Amino acid sequence: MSDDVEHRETVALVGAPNVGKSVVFGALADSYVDVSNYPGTTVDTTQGECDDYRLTDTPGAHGISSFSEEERVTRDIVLNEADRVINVVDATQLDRDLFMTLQLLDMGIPTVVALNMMDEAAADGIEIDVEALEAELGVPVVPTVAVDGDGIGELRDRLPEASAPDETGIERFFSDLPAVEVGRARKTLLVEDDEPTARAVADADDGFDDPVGPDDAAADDAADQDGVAADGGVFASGQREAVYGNRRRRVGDVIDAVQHRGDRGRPLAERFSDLMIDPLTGTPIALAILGVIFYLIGVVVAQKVVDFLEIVVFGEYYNPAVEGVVTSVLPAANWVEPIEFLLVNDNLGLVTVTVQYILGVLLPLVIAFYLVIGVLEDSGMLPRLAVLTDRGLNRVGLNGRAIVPMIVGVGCVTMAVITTRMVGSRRERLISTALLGLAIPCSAQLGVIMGLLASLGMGWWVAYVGVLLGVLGVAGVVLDRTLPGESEALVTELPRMRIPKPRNVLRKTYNRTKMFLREAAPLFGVTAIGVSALDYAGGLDAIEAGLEPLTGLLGLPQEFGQILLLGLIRRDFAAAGMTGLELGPSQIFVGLVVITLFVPCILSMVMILKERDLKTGLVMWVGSWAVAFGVGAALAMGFAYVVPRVNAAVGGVIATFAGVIG
Ligand SMILES: Nc1nc2c(ncn2[C@@H]2O[C@H](COP(=O)(O)OP(=O)(O)OP(=O)(O)O)[C@@H](O)[C@H]2O)c(=O)[nH]1
Ligand SMILES: [Mg+2]
Repeated sequence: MSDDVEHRETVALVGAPNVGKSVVFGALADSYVDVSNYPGTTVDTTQGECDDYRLTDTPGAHGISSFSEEERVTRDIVLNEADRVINVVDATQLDRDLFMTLQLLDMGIPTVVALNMMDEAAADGIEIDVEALEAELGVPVVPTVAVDGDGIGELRDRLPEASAPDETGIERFFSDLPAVEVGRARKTLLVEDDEPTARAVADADDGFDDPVGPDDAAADDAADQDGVAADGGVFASGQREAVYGNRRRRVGDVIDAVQHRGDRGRPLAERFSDLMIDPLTGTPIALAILGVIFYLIGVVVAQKVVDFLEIVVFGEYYNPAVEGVVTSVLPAANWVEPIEFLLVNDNLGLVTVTVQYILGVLLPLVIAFYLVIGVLEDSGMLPRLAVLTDRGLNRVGLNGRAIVPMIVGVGCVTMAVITTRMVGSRRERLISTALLGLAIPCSAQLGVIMGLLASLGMGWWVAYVGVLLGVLGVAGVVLDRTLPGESEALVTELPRMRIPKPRNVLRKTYNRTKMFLREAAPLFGVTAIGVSALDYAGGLDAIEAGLEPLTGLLGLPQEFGQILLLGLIRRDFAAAGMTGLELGPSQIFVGLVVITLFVPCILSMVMILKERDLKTGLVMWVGSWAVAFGVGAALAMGFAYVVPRVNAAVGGVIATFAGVIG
């Protein structure tokens, strides 16, 4: 890095959650970070470059005081890293957002205000006199519609003008402060009773380097960890309420001076939002949405698109062509044989079947999911689905946000494990991961399963869904009772309903798909090589024989061992394998339940290990063997002993009845 770059000033984007900071960041720095229509999309900082500045995107925060983890991150950046800030403000929420603006100005942080969402303000009938606002605040204010790029040029041009007024009225509170050598930023936080700042002041005998500098960060951190001041006396001004009250009044005054609200009535989107979170109307809407998703992903993509790719593109063209090339390029020698087997065997050849599974099966499903999820995220429907399902899921130890991984899981458990990131606490992530791994079939598998059960009759399908829901419920309750802690209530600010921007949805999908391929493809390749090697050495047959006792327990033939083996790799392989076996209806039923409850596929396992930890992964893996065979054996016994007796009894009753009336 050149000196030039080293000494660049840092500009931090700060503001409330979901106001468009990341969109502004993307427009200014010309690099993409995740943008979604719910608060808390950004959980970490991202750096970029804009002209001569280093730009930092931060998680949303309602202020600079350290009330939550996100606010702590933002506070540290504002205090220790940023030379100036762009304060992104939602023009429709001035009463909420200007509080932080005034706080920044009280702290003396050089600021430019980006007055974002001007389009929505206009739609709501809100008029803002931007010049008057600029005069009131004493810093540049730039109206923007970040998603359309409006105002971004001006924002960039006015960055050098970032400033803070010399006096804001906070100064009169400073007179009560003890004699400490700190800058205005920390003085402001001190009179607001910001604990980490107070502790750091108490800790630092010789006060602070002034103004704010990187050294202070270390001092702050040390203080944060200690939790107690070295000399025991932490400064408390007791003036927080006074300072906040004062600031709130000023927010009110500013708004009175600059904003005019026309009367527009309730917008359509808001009325729809009300319908969605009311259980009575929301449930059918949610079911309809889930139905559409299921149709799009389970039927259109999983069956039509994937079938076409597998049967035509790979079956007729790609695989034969590649096999031809490999066999003609490799010399005919003994030592070549295993290599050729690894590359092109029908089971999991590295350059044939493996490529087919990644590009022909997984890729289309993954893209379809990301598109659907992107639309759900950007429209604001996701958090509403969450609120709606909050109650039911609370009973199994999850909050409503867990619905998202569950929905995603019916498509692909591997993907869903990633989305558990949004499920709140560690405990909830653990439970939802466990339930996903245990009893949520993925759509590729579900397609095959539905086909098999459909040939047996509707009753079997209902029974299958019933068994899975039963297992989910029992497992959820057991996990909820045994894991320490309690589920958090769902606290989420409902974002506004918005029409998703196709560009953002596509961009997000593209980024996520790229990440998926980068992570999954190499793993799949390695797995394929391992399995093929085992196959070549004859290990597959031996394993099948070893599994005999288990398959017997289920009342299934020895060939089911091979299905289990396939299931270790991917559950849909197992489902497909079932179609090749000669089985009776109850055997098919038991087999399908077992492979659904069986261990998560290898990719899911890798993801679980990556997202959780080794212990969780092992417990889940071993646990699913137990649950799958426990439930399977119980069902098999039921079919062998209970069903015939019930049938006989019912038959007897009917015969008696017939005899009586006859
Ligand atoms: N109509 C409209 N929507 C916008 C505008 N700017 C951003 N959005 C939308 O607002 C939502 C939130 O944008 P983000 O950039 O993710 O917001 P953020 O401030 O980074 O949010 P967090 O990271 O959660 O704090 C997205 O759905 C954007 O498409 C705007 O000017 N007009
Ligand atoms: Mg963001």
